[in-house]
Amino acid sequence: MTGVRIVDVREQTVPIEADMSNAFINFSKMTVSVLAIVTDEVRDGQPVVGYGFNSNGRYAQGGLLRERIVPRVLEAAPESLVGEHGDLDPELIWRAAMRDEKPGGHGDRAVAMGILDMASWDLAAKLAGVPLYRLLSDRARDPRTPAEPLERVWVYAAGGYYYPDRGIEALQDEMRSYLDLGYRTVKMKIGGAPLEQDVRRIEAVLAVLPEGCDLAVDANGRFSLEQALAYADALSAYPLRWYEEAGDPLDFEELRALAERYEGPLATGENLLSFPEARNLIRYGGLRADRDVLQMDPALSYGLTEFRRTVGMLFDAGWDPNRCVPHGGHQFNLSIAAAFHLYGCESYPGIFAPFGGFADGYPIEDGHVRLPDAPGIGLELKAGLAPVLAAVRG
Ligand SMILES: O=C([O-])CC(=O)C(=O)O
Ligand SMILES: [Mg+2]
Repeated sequence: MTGVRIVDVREQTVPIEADMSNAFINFSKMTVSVLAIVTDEVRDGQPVVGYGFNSNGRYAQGGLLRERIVPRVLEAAPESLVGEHGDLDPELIWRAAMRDEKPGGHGDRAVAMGILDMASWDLAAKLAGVPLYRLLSDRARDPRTPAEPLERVWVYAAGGYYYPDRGIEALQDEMRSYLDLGYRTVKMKIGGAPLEQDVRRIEAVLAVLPEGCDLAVDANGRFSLEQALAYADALSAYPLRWYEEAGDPLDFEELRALAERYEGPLATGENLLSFPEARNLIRYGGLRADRDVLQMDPALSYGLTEFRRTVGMLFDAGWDPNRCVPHGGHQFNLSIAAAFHLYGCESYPGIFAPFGGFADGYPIEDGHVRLPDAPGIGLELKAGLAPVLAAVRG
């Protein structure tokens, strides 16, 4: 049995603000929690540390982490966190952190747990000396998933936000810049402007996309059923990759009615923060296993430890996890996509820095990205992120 122990868990709130809006929120005051699990294991003269953070869109979770989640981990008997592989086990850390928490009421707690869980898996992979996608393939994969991780993962460029002083030409330039980076699918926001204006924005973007490239649109849960259907009718005229989050994320009746009317692919799930919510989506949302896209984001919804259960549920329900393209745009979800053979992973080129994006030196090629073979998630391979992590570690 290893003698590795957790000696400290530190966290900090870091801004990722930008004066841009989707149909629902403005990001001027957006924050992220960054967390470091520090161990007494020393390699190359440095303690082994696992890092985690939440995806954009939900705020930093310092209060929950400091008051409930981190103290439970630090109070747990060290041997109670050591699993069958003889190392600190993310599943056991997760259970210690969730002690005395009732079911339901997911919300921000799911985000706080996602942060801790990302750090636990980064740590576990570093202690095992392998990249996270390899550790997940070996230890966390559903038996129905192929044994070898994907060598490259499909990624798409999410942007097209509403900015105070940007018009349609700037939107076109933004989308062209994503194509220049190697992306083949781009995404833009809708629902923050009247329908006719959004239709003009969509047509402008389609006009700059060459053959073989496509466009998804995202309403961020803004629409009533009536609005969702009006957009559905207008969007049907275009060959869109998908129509995302038309209505409230938990309004499965609205989603079901939309799926009956709109034939193209629908996408949703980024604001489902737990396994039971994802299961309700599959049970009641009327989604179609042959075309719709599931975007549950492990980093916002109790981590990979919970997402594994969601993947098992999808298989049981007759869905292929290949329908999943997690929200979030970072290396944690990219590793999960590679190990679990998900269809792909979101990406936010140039925004939500330095958390968004993949390892430096791994360009997007024909809409796909390869993963580094450094131990852990590979977060230290981003020059912009490394100093932020070091500051949290102290
Ligand atoms: O604008 C946001 O909150 C992010 C989002 O919906 C996405 O990436 O799909
Ligand atoms: Mg979205």
